[in-house]
Amino acid sequence: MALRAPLIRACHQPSSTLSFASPTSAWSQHAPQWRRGNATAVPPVPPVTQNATGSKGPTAMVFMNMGGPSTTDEVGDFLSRLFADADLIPLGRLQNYIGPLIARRRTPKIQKQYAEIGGGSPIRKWSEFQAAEMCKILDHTSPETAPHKPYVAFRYANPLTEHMYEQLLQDGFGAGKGGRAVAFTQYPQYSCSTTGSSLNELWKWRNRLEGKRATGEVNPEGAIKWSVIDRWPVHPGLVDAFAKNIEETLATYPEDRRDNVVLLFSAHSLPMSVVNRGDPYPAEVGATVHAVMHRIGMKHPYRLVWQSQVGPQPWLGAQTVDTVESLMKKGQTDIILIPIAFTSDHIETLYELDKEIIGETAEGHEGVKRVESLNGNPVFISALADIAKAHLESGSACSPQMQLRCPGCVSERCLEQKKFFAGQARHL
Ligand SMILES: C=CC1=C(C)c2cc3[nH]c(cc4nc(cc5[nH]c(cc1n2)c(C)c5CCC(=O)O)C(CCC(=O)O)=C4C)c(C)c3C=C
Ligand code: FES
Ligand SMILES: [Fe+2]
Repeated sequence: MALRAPLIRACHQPSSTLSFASPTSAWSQHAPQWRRGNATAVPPVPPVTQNATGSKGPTAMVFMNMGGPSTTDEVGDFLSRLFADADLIPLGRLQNYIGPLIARRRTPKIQKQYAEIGGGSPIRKWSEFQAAEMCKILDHTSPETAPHKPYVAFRYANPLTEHMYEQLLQDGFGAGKGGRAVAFTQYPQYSCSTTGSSLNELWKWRNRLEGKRATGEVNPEGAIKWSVIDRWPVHPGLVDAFAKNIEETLATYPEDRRDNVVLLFSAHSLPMSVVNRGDPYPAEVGATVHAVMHRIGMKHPYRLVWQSQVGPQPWLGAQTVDTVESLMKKGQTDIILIPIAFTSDHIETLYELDKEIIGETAEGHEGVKRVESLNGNPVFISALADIAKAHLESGSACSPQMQLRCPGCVSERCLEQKKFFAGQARHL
């Protein structure tokens, strides 16, 4: 069956030239509502000249994510990097041998999937849009740290972490007194396989590219001062953005069916070995789900289920596709799928949920639907700006939670990375 959902929905779409609607209007329309309860007045936007340098500016805002291949030709390189990542898929001493083999074997299958969702992942376009829009809002709300300069650092696709770092240095960060950069994970819930891996990579390139300064041998004052926004699973703006999307989808059902719609929150699964190591992700995803349900009044039956497991080892369940099948067998065919652990569209939403589950498993059942991903949603982008502003004001280098390793962690990389980022507090 043909792909059901449009690949990029029209409403909050970035243009190819990155010329955007005024961030001021996005901010004043959407940002304050979840912080001000039901008040209707729009708070004044501080009258600052955009890009004026505040006493603590400029500030680099670095959006970290896994990335995805923008074209089918990039799938091979994307998978090679992914299977080379021992923080995601530990293959021991054979990593450099087995990793490329598995990547090569999977490439044709995954290329086909990307071809079917329009030829590539939209994540780069969305990440660049979200970062740029958030920085425009921050220039107004946090003039002291302005101007805020948007950067994107992907783990497995362009722009890679090392390219972002080179760009930072070219742009003058790391000169003079070093300057300030914030690593802002775009995974709302922390997993060592996602945010942890991106931070390990950032720490590695920091040591390589800032060389002797980074180790303190030469002018350590001149090194970039880093801090990390490492998780934001229950931020009220994030919760509100999800809740509004669910309410919009609920409104598409006839009134007499609406209360009985089952809400299925779907997140990328984890291998049980990672769960049992003590990874914080399952609990944090659960926290997001609970907060969203609370926000929409706990009026619907719901479950948190898990998708996209790869390979033969045991993964956290129940699986999304099995749950949809089981519900449909019991006669429940009004189901809303809510991707809850990723903020932009990607292969798991556009291929696995839209094509495989809604288009094939639930073919002919118009009551099985998916909520829109957050993508360019202004409520979401205002939430990002609010999270960043609170972080910049806090003076903390990372959350206290990030400093604690998983009970089962044996990774030297995690140990050193956490020591480094937590230690940055003394510079802020
Ligand atoms: C919160 C999101 C994600 C978690 C947690 C996560 C863990 C995780 N993933 C793998 C293995 C693979 N993931 C792959 C693709 C992929 N993963 C996520 C998100 C999370 N992964 C996304 C959004 C994507 C798709 C990217 C896009 O569409 O742009 C792949 C590659 C695809 C494939 O070969 O099937 C693999 C492999 C593991 C092992 C893991 C936890 C340890
Ligand atoms: S694996 Fe979680 S801290 Fe190292
Ligand atoms: Fe994954």
